[in-house]
This record gives sequence, structure tokens and C-alpha cells, in this order.
Amino acid sequence: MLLKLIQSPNFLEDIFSYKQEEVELLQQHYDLKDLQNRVKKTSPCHNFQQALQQSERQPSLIAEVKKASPSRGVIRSDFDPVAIAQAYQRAGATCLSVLTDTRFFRGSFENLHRIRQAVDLPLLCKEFIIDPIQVYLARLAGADAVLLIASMLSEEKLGELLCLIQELGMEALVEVHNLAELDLVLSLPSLRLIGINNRNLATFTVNLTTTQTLLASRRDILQDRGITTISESGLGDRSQLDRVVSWGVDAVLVGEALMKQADIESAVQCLMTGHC
Ligand SMILES: O=P(O)(O)OC[C@@H](O)[C@@H](O)c1c[nH]c2ccccc12
Repeated sequence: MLLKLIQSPNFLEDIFSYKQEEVELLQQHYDLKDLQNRVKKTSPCHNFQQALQQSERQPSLIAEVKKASPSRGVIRSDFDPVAIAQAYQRAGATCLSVLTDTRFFRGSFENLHRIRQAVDLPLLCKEFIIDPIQVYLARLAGADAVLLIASMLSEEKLGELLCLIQELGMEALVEVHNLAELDLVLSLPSLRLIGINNRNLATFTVNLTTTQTLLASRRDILQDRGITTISESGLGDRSQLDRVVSWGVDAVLVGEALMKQADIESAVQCLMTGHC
């Protein structure tokens, strides 16, 4: 199955239609009113953006809990999500990103929920969000922020989901890959966090200069509006972090380079300090 996905020229379309089916099942399984009532009783979120802005690390680190991916297959077979999250916390990660998609990344909302009980860091729910029901489930599982991928959503849907996420006290990390997407998301007035994905989700090729080009094109407006910028994917050593910092990013999102290492804590130290 993984092979088929890698060869598919339309990975995002595959994901989108799969998520539509998944959302239909969720709608049959859960009562939206009940989810809304349960959300009202949850404790307040951690402030994801503030944590990224106030971190002493430069850049601040969103460390990802990721067992597998469509482009790499299984990245870590010895996968204990809670132990990994605790190791990230001990190593000084600023925030965590937790994959909840099961089909393509072998994650789960259950993992997010268990990690919420075990660590005190702000958590990003890494999901392909296309419908409000997923946002409620993310909040109930303990997410403080939720990913929205610009290329998967219409402008209208993006605005609607962003509003809902903020209404529920969470942040949206809105992910872009090119200038047209960046300009589109900049038209959303309440946007606070932008992720620039160095990986093209149609071809899986990674190019760090995606971050450089997009930041250089819209640096002033991003700064004026106090938007936090995050460089995502393909980052694996201190010299790469230095490059993206020199281009103006506030934070990095790193998964594979950390998940591949047996000792997670020393992998974070090595990445952040360059002393390996
Ligand atoms: O493992 P990497 O190359 O360090 O990448 C992490 C993260 O950026 C990547 O998992 C990611 C970025 N955007 C996504 C959207 C969906 C799923 C996964 C992702």
C-alpha cells in the first residue's frame, strides 16, 4: 500500500478523499452537540504561539512524534509515543507535534491523548483537517494547536476552520508551500502561525530554499503582523537550523531526523547545539 502511495502523483487528492470517508464515519459515530458540550468542560489550552516566541532556543523547536510516513515507510519500529514525548520534554523541546492520522502515518488521537496526560508542553495535532468534527476531537484529545494545510482547503473552508480553532481556544498552524498559498493565507485577518513546508506534498521532494524564498518575499508583512514563522520538514543538523534562522524563521518542526535516532534526548541536544 505504501508503495502505491509513493507512486501516486496525487497524494493530496488520495488523502483528501480518504479523509472525507473518515469524516463521514466520525459523523456517524459521534454526536456533534455532545462533542461541543464536552469541549466546554475541558481545561484551558497551553499557549502554543507564546511558547514559541518566548523560548530561549533559537530557533524554538517543535519536535514531532511520528512513527511512519508515506515517503519513508516505518521510521521508528520501537515506537512508544509517551516515552518519546517525555524524552523530548526532558531534552528541552519547546512544543510537540503529534501525528494523529492512522492510515498514512500510523498515528492516532489515542496517542495524542496519552501524551497530553504525560507531558506539560503545548501540543500540535498533526492531522489532515477538512471538517469541524476533527477540530473538536483534537481539542478533546488535548491539542493546543491544529494543523491546517492550505493546499487541501478552499479559502472559505480555511477561514471557517481557523475561526473555529481559535474560538475553542487553540491556535491554527497554517501550512503553505508556495507564494500563491502564502498570499492566500495572509488574507486571513486572525492568522498567527505560518508553517512553510519544505516538502512538496505532491512529489515528496524537499528543498530548504522554499523557506528562504517565501520569507524573503513577504518578510515585512509577516513581521508587521507579528506572525510566527515555522520552517517544516527535511531539517536534520545545526547548520541547517542556522540557515533557516538567518532567513528569519522563529521555529522549526523536526520529525524524522530525531525519530531515526535510538537516543531521543541526545538526538535533540545534537540537533540544537551541534555537539554530537
Ligand atoms: O520528518 P521531517 O522531514 O522532519 O518533517 C516533519 C514535518 O514537517 C512533516 O511531518 C510534515 C509537515 N507537514 C505535514 C503535513 C502532514 C503530515 C506531515 C507533515
